[in-house]
Amino acid sequence: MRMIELKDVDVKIGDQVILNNVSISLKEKECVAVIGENGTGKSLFLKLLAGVVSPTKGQVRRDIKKYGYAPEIPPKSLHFTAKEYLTHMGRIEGMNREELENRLTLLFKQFNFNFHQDYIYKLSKGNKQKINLMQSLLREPSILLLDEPLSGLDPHSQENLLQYLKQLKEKKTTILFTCHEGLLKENLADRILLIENKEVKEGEMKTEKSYRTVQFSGNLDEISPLINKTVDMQTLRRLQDGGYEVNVEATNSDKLLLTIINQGGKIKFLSKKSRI
Ligand SMILES: Nc1ncnc2c1ncn2[C@@H]1O[C@H](COP(=O)(O)OP(=O)(O)OP(=O)(O)O)[C@@H](O)[C@H]1O
Repeated sequence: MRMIELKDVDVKIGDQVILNNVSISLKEKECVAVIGENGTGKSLFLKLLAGVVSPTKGQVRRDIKKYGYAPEIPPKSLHFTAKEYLTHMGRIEGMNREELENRLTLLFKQFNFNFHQDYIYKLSKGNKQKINLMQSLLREPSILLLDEPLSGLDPHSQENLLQYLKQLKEKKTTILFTCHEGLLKENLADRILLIENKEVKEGEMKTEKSYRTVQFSGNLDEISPLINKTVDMQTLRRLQDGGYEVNVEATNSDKLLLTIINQGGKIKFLSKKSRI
């Protein structure tokens, strides 16, 4: 199901066109990394999807009940405590007191956040970012728009967020994020949108291949015709003990092992996955 559809959309700031003729759609359950150099319009694109800015041309069609949006710059100098702020945001979203209490207890635990009675302006950058993220998750959104969500978070909190987003992805939340670090792009995204020259284009998913080394013994004449479909035979080398060693793409290693065993060979060594 399509959740958001943009058709021939332009966004201008003043008289400057920042995004030009954008036509894309986002489907349910997609996890999308928005990439591009500084100043290309990633934040603006997220604001457009969140409805925070309007297109100057074209159409935006939305079929979403619950949005979550965490902007790039978290709340800065608010004279609210973290809990007051989040309660206020939840009320604006139409949540009742009990719902909010339960949700906040869960989110504070999830984000390992112990500063709910502290004034936001006194908090560190990372803790402000946690408030920003919790705000976007208040209503269990069906689409989550996160602008640089790792910014300010320590490595442990970054990993914690990654694992939480993976859980949300499994629960079918559509997630769209910008992120200069590779952590989320490499571990979460199944689609990439590249912003370049004012256009939003489909980007390439880089899937780095991983390999395993297999050492085996057996009759090579019988085994090799069968294994050369799964491995690059040029990597095959003879070992001093009379056995053989070959490198295989990790996704094909089970097939190779089975072939060797079925042909009466013996597996002597199997390496862990590595990128060679
Ligand atoms: N309020 C504003 N007034 C004027 N220009 C703006 C404003 N907000 C954004 N822009 C311009 O719009 C362009 C896109 O900005 P945006 O923040 O979306 O880029 P970005 O790709 O998110 O950059 P970064 O990777 O540095 O966060 C930039 O050239 C920026 O200067």
